[in-house]
Amino acid sequence: MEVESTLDLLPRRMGQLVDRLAAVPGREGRLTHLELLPRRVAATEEWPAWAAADVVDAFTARGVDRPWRHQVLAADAAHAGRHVVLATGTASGKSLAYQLPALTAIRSGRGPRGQRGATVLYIAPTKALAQDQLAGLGSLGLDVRVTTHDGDSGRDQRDWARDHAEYVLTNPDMLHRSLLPAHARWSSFLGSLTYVVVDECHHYRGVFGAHVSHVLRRLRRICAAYGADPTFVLASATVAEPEVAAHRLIGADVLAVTEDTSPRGEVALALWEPPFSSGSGENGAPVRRAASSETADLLADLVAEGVRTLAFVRSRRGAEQVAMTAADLLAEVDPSLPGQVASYRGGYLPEERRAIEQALRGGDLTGLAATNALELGIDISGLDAVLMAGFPGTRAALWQQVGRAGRGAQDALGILVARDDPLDTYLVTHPEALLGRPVESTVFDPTNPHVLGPHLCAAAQERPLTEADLPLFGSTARDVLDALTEAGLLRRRPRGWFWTDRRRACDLADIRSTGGSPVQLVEGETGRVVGTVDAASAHGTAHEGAVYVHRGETWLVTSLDLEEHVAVIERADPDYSTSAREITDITIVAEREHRDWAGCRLSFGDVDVSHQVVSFLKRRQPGGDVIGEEPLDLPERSLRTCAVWWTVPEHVLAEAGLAEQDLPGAAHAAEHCSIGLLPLFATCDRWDIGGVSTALHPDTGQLTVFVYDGHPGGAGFAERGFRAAREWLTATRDAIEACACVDGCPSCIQSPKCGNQNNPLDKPGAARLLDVLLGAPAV
Ligand SMILES: Nc1ncnc2c1ncn2[C@@H]1O[C@H](COP(=O)(O)OP(=O)(O)OP(=O)(O)O)[C@@H](O)[C@H]1O
Repeated sequence: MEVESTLDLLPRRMGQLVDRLAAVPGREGRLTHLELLPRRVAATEEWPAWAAADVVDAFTARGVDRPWRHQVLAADAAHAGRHVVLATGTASGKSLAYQLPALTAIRSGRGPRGQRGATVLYIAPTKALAQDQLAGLGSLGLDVRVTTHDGDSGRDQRDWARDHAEYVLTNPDMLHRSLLPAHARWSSFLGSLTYVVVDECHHYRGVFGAHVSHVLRRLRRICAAYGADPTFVLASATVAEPEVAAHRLIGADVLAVTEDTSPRGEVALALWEPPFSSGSGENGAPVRRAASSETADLLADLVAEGVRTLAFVRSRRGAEQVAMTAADLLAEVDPSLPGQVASYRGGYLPEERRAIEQALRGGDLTGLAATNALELGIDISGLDAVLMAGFPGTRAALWQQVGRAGRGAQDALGILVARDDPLDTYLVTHPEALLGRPVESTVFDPTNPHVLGPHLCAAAQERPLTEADLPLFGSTARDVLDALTEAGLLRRRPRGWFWTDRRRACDLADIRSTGGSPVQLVEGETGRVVGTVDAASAHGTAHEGAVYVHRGETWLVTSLDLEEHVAVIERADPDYSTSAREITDITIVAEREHRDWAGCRLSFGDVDVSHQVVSFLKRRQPGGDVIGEEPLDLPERSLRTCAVWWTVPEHVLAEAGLAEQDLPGAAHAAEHCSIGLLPLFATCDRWDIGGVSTALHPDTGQLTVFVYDGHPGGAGFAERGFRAAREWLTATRDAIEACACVDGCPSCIQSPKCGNQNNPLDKPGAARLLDVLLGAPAV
């Protein structure tokens, strides 16, 4: 039985609840902002006249009396054959918006003896999500032949999908490796393809996004060869500039539906900053209390108040620790309470997931600490509050997590607890950066030749490429094709470009990896492959001695063999985390664009980066205190990629009164903090990008600070930094100035991956340098 939350009965309780949490003695100053987002009333419409009656009846039977306006707008557009992207909030019924035209097309396209007419392909970034869709479609009870097609499908299931299914649920990997290369066998399915649904499309970003964009273009090309021109419906709870991102993803114009007309209760979002702890970090810097410890306290308080709460914690170990600490704290209040809290990780069996969902719904469980694995694949509704131990990386992800609370018209509370790094600190002290603006654009670059090349090969193997195909693959396609032909991978004949190799061309592109063979993580004891790490990040995350968190589970790397591309790992429970440090050199290959800024110059272009991981730090967990550093013996690597860089001429520095001896520390500190903040403007992780700063760079002859994409050919992040440079570097300067420390700390200018032990760093110098760059008068 569903238990009504007592909070539903008490309007505006959420704001008061936050006030009570913040008023606990000793917590002064931790609540940095409270934002109340007003209630929203639903706007509904009639069912579209074209919708099949039995499909409408199936939705009505499931409790949907009338569709919301945004659902009808999107469904109408799709039905009329327009590509559409639906960018409305979590639980805004996006599934109905595409299922209505899709199921209608299938039902009305059937032949007289039930033969397959129209077909639909649904693409999700994970298998779990496709399984959830399968369950959702099944619960409609309609006569539609639906199945999943993924790595777990057996031979019979695959054959049935190909020959009989009308609605196939898959992922980009299967499309790339199985469905497209074997298109001849799928010709009847592809030739009838009417809709392609791209769900959770904000997942396709960075290098992965670029890969998926080419997989979708290959799909469009092959469908056209079989006479089909499917309509794409893309969906995402939160994606900025949706029509731009969707256009880049499928290579065609897309209509955006963005106004959410589903009902919503009041949402309170609190920003919370843990205090400085008594410990100290590198170079004696002050450090803040760990976000997970603070989250455990808040979880205990909320559970004690009967508030159904979900806490998102980065690692499984962290989630377990938060649940355990909260339970211990609750035991001091009331011995019956600890049983109300549990932890949850990814990888549970469906029955285990359902049991937890049920316990939360039924009120046997009030608090759950979970890893982000929960974000996709478990349906927990009826929560009152969500705690986030650390910013989940993007504003889009933050709203998605907050959206877990208060589904439907219930009121909801979200609390973001800052981690001790520049981005989190900036956000909790600059709420306008989080609240007053749209979510970040999904950044990726389909023109990256390292990504495009293998897909052109795959496309040529699927069907020879012709001149007419080239516009679909973007402005760089011709050059890349010529290079592939010259390298002997493709052969030009009168009828087009052919793949003449015996290998499978699709094997050239590993769409989840970012260049080079990925390193396999192998469990030493069993030989089981637990996962893979991109070649680019293996040195930094899978070196000997690294503590590696994979899907929330903690592992220790016992050895890394770069020749064999294998890291041997074992399950472990160390009380520390690790972070690698690397040293980097950079040379400019070509400047593509530049802007002049008050005597300074901001550039974007191609660079060669050589870098070497030299050691790793061990940090006690929880807490984050540095407990040791160990050297590593790894080879230097080089990378041709894209960078944004800025230079300040000597006379400008002199006029601003910046002393020569302060320049290296000032540039270094500005670089660190800007890397920490770029994820606010580009949908990247601080580990996707790197930086180099120098008081005198040989290629520019001036003080230069570079921020580069850590992926071969670039991933679009540096370019985004160039386009948003003024906002980005202003935020960087503000973050440095606003930080309460004296000489620099992890919240502003110290970086966990610095190869120079965070030396030298000059906090006031960095602020002055950025002032000069941004054209502010010197003090
Ligand atoms: N017009 C409607 N009126 C009432 N309920 C609806 C309506 N449309 C959808 N729902 C219900 O809202 C819930 C959320 O729908 P759905 O899961 O499709 O949302 P979503 O936007 O895909 O969510 P998520 O962002 O979690 O993927 C479902 O229980 C669905 O049945």
